[in-house]
Amino acid sequence: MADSGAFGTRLATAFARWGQLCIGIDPHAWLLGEWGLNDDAAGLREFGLRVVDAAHGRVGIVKPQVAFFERHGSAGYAALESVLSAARDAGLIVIADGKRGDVGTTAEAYGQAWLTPGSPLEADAMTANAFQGIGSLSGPIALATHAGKGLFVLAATSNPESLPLQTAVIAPGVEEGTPGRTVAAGIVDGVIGLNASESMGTVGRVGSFGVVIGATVDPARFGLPLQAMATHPATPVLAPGFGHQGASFTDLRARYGPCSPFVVATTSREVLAAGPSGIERAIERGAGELAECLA
Ligand SMILES: O=c1ccn([C@@H]2O[C@H](COP(=O)(O)O)[C@@H](O)[C@H]2O)c(=O)[nH]1
Repeated sequence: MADSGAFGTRLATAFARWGQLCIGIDPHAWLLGEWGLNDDAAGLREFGLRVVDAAHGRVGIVKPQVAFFERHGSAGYAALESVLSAARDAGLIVIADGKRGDVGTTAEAYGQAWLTPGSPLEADAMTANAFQGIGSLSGPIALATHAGKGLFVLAATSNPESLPLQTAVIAPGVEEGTPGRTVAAGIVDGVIGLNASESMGTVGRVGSFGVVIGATVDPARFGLPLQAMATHPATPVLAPGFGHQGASFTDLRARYGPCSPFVVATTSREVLAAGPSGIERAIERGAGELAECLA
């Protein structure tokens, strides 16, 4: 294992040291403009490195959004590589948000790209899409287990369009013994199972496999098993939607209930809009407000 320990263990350590705030690195074109940077690869790199600098010593986790770098092709990817490596060198936990998924062998290649130690795009965890079935992610899951990395699988996403598809009920008879589960709950149950089997080899309070549950959604509406998720080893939750999408830290406990201590509360535009001169203060303010809400 290249990093020290399983991803879930490192996540728990980051929570204890820095709290649960995660800063999204989302270089929207308009934000680059507001930061006085060009919308090109050099601008992306500069923006990303400045956010990493501001996050360092204030939070423990960052989440670069791959799409904004991808807009600039290979030069954008080179910028992303610099940002990923600077963040990891700074000791930050890096969650690459690319929402990858495909048939098994291709999904495995995604895992090789983002989770292999020494890969140019190495992160600590990646986001993954289980639309092709959670079993299609077995390649990245195996790689993550081997390398001490993590995976966050989309379950109940923060966008309003998610509701009809993710709350759809899996037809009885399709899954033996589990009638009536929503798609979101089926994914969450699958990820709980991964953590249960990982825990046979590791001792940790937090599992290395997590789910994405947006801070804007009502977990009850999606039929999510929050209590089971909070059971040892807990299934961590990547929770986007705070700030610009309307969710507030003050609602976190009510929303996530027993899973609240295992939530990675992520925010991008709300903090990034403070600009290069205000971002450090904005991160400190966000981290402080979140800590108060979780105290
Ligand atoms: O359900 C999801 C999954 C991922 N995201 C990503 O998180 C950030 C949110 O940015 P904000 O500026 O804080 O709204 C962005 O990268 C999304 O792609 C999400 O919003 N919802």
